[in-house]
Amino acid sequence: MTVETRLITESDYPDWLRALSTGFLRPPVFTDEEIATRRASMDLGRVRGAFDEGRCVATYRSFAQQLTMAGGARVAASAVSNVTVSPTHRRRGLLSRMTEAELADAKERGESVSTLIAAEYPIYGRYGYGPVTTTTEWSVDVPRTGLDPRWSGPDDGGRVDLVDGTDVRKLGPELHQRLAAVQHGAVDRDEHWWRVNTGAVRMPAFPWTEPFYAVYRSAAGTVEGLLTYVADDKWGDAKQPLNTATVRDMIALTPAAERALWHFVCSVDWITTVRTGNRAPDDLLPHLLPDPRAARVVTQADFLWLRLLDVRAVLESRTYPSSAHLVLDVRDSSSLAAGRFLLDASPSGAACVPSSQSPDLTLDVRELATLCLGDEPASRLAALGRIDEHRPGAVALADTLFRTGRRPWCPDVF
Ligand SMILES: CC(=O)SCCNC(=O)CCNC(=O)[C@H](O)C(C)(C)COP(=O)(O)OP(=O)(O)OC[C@H]1O[C@@H](n2cnc3c(N)ncnc32)[C@H](O)[C@@H]1OP(=O)(O)O
Repeated sequence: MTVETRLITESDYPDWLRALSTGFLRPPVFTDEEIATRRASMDLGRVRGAFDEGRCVATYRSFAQQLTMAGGARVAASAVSNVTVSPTHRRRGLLSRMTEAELADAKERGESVSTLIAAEYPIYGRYGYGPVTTTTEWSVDVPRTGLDPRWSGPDDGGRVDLVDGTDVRKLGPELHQRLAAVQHGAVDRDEHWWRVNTGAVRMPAFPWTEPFYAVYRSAAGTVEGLLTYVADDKWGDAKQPLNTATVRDMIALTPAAERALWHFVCSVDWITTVRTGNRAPDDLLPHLLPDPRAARVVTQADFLWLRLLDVRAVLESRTYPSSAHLVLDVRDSSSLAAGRFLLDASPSGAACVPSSQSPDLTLDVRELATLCLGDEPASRLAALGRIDEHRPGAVALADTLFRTGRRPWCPDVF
């Protein structure tokens, strides 16, 4: 009997949830309350499954998302998540079938891109996704930082205050929206995210530890930063504190907020190590410490992946540092986004139209995704043999056009 892949129905949902947990190696049992809570945040019109003799053996879902491009404009994205195939049904093409159906639907819905956070690097390139942001985590050896152990708050007239989850649900969404308006690579957070991540919604599958929340207010009284961290309870044999603070989330809208919140978490008594969690690779952190080497990179990896569905809409949605023309021949084995495009770029925006002119560059849609957020120079992709240059100087021009000053960053896992 063949395995059927399709959108799920209401009655499939508990079995779909069981299959999801199985694929992610989590205990596949749920209370009725948890099933209801999780169901409430899902649009079943975008939830797929594969069924073998009526039993769910694969899961896949998408939801509407906004992705920030360089310059601050946002493009409509279809965010893909909850992708699993049960170990009994792996490598029979179920992921490929669900991905092809979802990408066609996303294009039909008018979404310009598809986004995801890849569990493993080799999975998604074959479907036209390219990595577009980098995640960096540092481990800070606090005694080595050289920070003044007598630090007692910011010296810029601002202040740091501890708040609770209720406060965070009030002030967090606006802070994140202000960050996402200027940080290319950022995606939006919905109300459900804030409820789950402040403990207002709890699920037995994800045991909750109440974190500490600290906000930074500028001298003018404006909230410019929010730090969420947890601490362990570890002491050395010589009765010295060896506690680690692990940052769950940090939104800093200004360098002053970033400085104050990093200095704050490094100043908390008993904390000797700070794990930063997912940060931008050009986060200011190391250089806010007298000894930047006290911040050691422990993770540096690809994070957000992007699949272009509408090349024109994406290239027109960002700004460019200078004015120039480039003819791009875009290859796409699925033909969802293939074509030749004339990009007329400028600092205030761009026009991108289909073209029959001879191309300056030929590249796969995967490479164009990587290029268009600005984290990777065209010259590096060309050196890897992933971009073909037909007009001398075109790769150097693409370097100039696509690179951004600060690097793209996606603060959110989804
Ligand atoms: C956005 C997210 O949710 S990321 C989370 C992804 N999920 C997981 O990692 C959970 C554990 N893994 C799984 O559930 C499954 O192995 C999946 C979903 C990754 C793959 O599902 P499958 O149905 O086995 O994939 P499918 O059979 O369609 O494979 C298509 C191709 O990708 C390849 N492929 C699939 N998974 C992997 C992998 N993890 N590493 C390398 N290649 C892979 C297959 O070999 C196949 O290649 P081919 O076309 O050259 O033969």
